[in-house]
Amino acid sequence: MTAGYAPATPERIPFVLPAKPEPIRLNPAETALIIVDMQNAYASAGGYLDIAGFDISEASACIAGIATAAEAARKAGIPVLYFQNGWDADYIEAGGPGSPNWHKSNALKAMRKKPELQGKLLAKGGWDYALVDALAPQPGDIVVPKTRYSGFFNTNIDSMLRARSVRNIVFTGIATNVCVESSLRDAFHLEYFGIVLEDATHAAGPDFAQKAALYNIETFFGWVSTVADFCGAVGQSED
Ligand SMILES: C/C(=C/NC(N)=O)C(=O)O
Repeated sequence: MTAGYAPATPERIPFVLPAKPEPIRLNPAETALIIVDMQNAYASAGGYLDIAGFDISEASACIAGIATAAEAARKAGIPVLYFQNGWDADYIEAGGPGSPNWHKSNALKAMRKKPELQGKLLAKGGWDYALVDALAPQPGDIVVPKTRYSGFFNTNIDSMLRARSVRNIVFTGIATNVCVESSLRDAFHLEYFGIVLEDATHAAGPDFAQKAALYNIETFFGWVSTVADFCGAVGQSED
């Protein structure tokens, strides 16, 4: 008798992740870690957020937290995916005046205000668009480009995750209140369980923006945990 076809979800020991509002039990074989937009634009001095006047002083702590969480995930065989936000060098993908993105994107607004920045902010191929050196993707990691705040809009992320039997997504990255929250909300509506590691995120805006995003996530859309708790819990599942 032939073995026949069986969908491949490897047997793995689940782990319990301490989280707010309550701990959540995760099967590592059904979990992925997503690093949202850790590009020079969002995390480096001289990048878009910095130029646009947002405080990025916490970005280096966020980078360190993400590096630690990603290493623990890779060690546990949890896929690591990156979102990378931006547009072609001519900004066709950004949309013109018929797109709300053209009106709301602070990067596009900054370039309209200071034409010398044109072609520099979030343009594919440029320094601002590049992922920060400290979080360079490792072999096996997946990079998903995106053109709007949510990584689930007009990208292949859902297929990438479903092909790997992923049901739970651990989110990290910048900005908590924009692309992280937008992606986590869309993931929620696609029936993924979303968790954010608060100390591996940073908001664009005042401290209340970080607090509000975490409140929304913890209360309505998912769970909030920390890098140390993720690393400790994921260690429980290692064979
Ligand atoms: C403000 C902003 C946030 N992006 C993000 N990655 O959360 C933007 O892209 O303009």
